[in-house]
Amino acid sequence: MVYTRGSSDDFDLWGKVSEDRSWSWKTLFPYFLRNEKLVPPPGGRDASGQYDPQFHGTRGLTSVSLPWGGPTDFDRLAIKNAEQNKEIKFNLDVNSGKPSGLVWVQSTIGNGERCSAAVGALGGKVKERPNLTILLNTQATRVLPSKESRQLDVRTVEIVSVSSGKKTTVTAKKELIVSGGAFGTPHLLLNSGIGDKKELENVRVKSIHHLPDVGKGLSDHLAFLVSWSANDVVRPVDTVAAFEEWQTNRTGPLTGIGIHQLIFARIPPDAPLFKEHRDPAAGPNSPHIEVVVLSVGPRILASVGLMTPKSRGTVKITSNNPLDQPLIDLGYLTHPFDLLAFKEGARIAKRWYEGPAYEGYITGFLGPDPDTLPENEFDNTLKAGAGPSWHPVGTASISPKGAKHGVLDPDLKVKGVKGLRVVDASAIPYVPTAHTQAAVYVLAERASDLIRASW
Ligand SMILES: Cc1cc2nc3c(=O)[nH]c(=O)nc-3n(C[C@H](O)[C@H](O)[C@H](O)COP(=O)(O)OP(=O)(O)OC[C@H]3O[C@@H](n4cnc5c(N)ncnc54)[C@H](O)[C@@H]3O)c2cc1C
Repeated sequence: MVYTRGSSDDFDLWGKVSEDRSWSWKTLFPYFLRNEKLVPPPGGRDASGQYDPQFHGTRGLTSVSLPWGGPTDFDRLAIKNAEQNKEIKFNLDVNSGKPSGLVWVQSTIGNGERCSAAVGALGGKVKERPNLTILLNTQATRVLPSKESRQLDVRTVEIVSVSSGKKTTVTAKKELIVSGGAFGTPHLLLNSGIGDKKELENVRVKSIHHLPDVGKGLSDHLAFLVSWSANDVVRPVDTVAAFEEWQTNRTGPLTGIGIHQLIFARIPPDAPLFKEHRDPAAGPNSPHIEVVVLSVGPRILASVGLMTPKSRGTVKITSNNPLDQPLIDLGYLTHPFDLLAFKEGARIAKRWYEGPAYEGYITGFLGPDPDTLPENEFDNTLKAGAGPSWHPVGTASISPKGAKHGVLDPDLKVKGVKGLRVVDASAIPYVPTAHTQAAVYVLAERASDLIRASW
């Protein structure tokens, strides 16, 4: 998966939102290094000039590498275009805290295979640890308060075997750490009676702790495609040969996601939308827009993603059966800023491909074009074609210690509850201007130190 951390401002914002400056790019940077294991691209090609080693760790759990192939002719065109471009320059490393520019893609791939958390953190001998039990096909249905304690103390989890339906409880000596993700964590808390009291009563769940923001503030990235016709041919991958190559050497086109370069860009400060709307970017280092740089033969496809959405969604429950699915409203495009920003994103992509390096290569813009289509038509095309980037965060957000809003104190403990902590994307208050796995890894790395210190 694409490995991008986001901007230094994104992480400084966590500190501002939680009034705890120990959440900052400066404090978190060593944790990025601690988590990362930068490895050569599959096949071992020399990737120097495509990243900056000073921003990378080499001994962590998560393997990160540059693409197997490249630079291709198309990659070189982009580099040349950036040399002549005033708006978008070549940026040696997307993960320096200043991601804007044309960058080489880094991915969580090691030895030609995906390095997920299941591989990096739980692979090898970790699973053999005597103090680790992994229950498969098991759903945590509720967290339960202790009957003895006068203060709300939650250290017991109720779990159900998905196959047999057998229910049991497990009680932690120190604390429960919930990591169900931006959908699973609020789902579990709400099923347990931790959420908005009235909303819980409406679905006949007994409230044990009124915490109105559980499941609120969902923030995700959305993207849509713009395309160009190009003076090029399709170069189909021989998938049989590619599979054989991967099986034999763990190299070849199947080792990657097929994208070599990305653009991260800011909407110009004089764009008309900023007359109506406050700039949501966390600071000058945070790009508003991501553009995927991809040629598929006679077409150039640019997935244009809005990195700084203002729209918010929710995660709710509709019954008191914890095995029912949560009701997720992603809230996409509900804030008028987002549609306007997407138009600016399409314009950024248009300006990029109007650059001199693409002369003779690009033969036409296929749209959708915000400058020629009637406004409604552009909006409708975008709404029909846009898709999620799968980066949800914010449904159990951190906030200042003792604040009535938010769900977690800055130490990731559930507000007003003893024994219960959340470590996952739901804690992140605003979606970073990046793909989100690195932000989740860095949150988890720091959380491990917070937990160790408090135990
Ligand atoms: C299709 C897809 C593609 C993505 N691509 C990228 C990418 O290229 N780069 C990138 O940076 N990010 C990518 N992301 C985003 C990234 O995967 C997430 O940001 C990250 O995994 C979030 O981590 P998390 O720990 O918060 O949640 P998750 O990784 O979702 O982990 C939560 C886990 O808890 C389990 N769970 C939830 N509720 C319960 C329960 N009640 N009982 C038991 N288990 C439960 C879930 O099954 C899940 O395994 C992608 C996401 C998706 C879905």
